Amino acid sequence: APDSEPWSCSGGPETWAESFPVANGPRQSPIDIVPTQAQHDPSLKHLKLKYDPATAKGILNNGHSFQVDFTDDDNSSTLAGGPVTGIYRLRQFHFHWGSSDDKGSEHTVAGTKFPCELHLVHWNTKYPNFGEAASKPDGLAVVGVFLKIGSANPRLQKVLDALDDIRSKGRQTTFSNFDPKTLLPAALDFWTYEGSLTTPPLLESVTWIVLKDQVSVSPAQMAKFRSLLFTSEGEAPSCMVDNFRPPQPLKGRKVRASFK
Ligand SMILES: CN(C)c1nnc([C@H](N)S(N)(=O)=O)s1
Ligand SMILES: [Zn+2]
Repeated sequence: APDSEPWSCSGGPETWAESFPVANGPRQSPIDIVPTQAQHDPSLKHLKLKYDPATAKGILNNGHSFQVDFTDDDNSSTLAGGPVTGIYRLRQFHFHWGSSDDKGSEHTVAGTKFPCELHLVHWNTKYPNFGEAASKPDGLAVVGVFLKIGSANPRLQKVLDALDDIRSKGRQTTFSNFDPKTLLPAALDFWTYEGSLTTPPLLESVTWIVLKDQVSVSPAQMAKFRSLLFTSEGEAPSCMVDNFRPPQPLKGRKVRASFK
């Protein structure tokens, strides 16, 4: 993304190291996933996702993406199994996308960029709350799903229809009775590695679980994502696009695959 992109007051990804030195740390995300270099790990368990639609709370334009927030005061919506130990609670999901269909995802697969990437953010219930968990090396688990251009995805429509009400930064509205499992592909095969948040504060507390299979999004649906604004009402409007961090150095990390 061009540095001029007003991702936030601190500018684009190239400027983040000034305020967040961890930007150059040993386990930064995203990364380029090279399938031929990922090691199949038969000890990896199946991903266990249990989401209660009643935990969906609201949808917010946070100025660098939009997020759907969930109530996380009990274990109604959780992730377990896969590469993690214990139970992680769903906190929110959000997306990253490009100004054109040839870019937008944060993770790439052997250099291939996808037009959009979904992130479902969970926190480890061995810690008292999200904020505490976010500062621990095993505190967070984020499931990443690639979207590829194809037929319109009906599962996305409820989310996209809500965007009209949150066009500008800071806008939010209620968003209830939604099961994020409907956004996932049929097969939950995944790659996993130890990484970080991809936006400041870039905390190195994320176990990444990136699904191999993609879900579809149509060009018209992508246009809906791109109709959001980085800017608040009353400011000169700037389209919310290219809100992805590029791949970061692997620095010796191993990427494991749950599948052969
Ligand atoms: C505080 N939370 C939930 C998050 N902070 N940064 C997030 C990034 N958008 S990502 N891509 O999930 O690391 S998510
Ligand atoms: Zn994200």
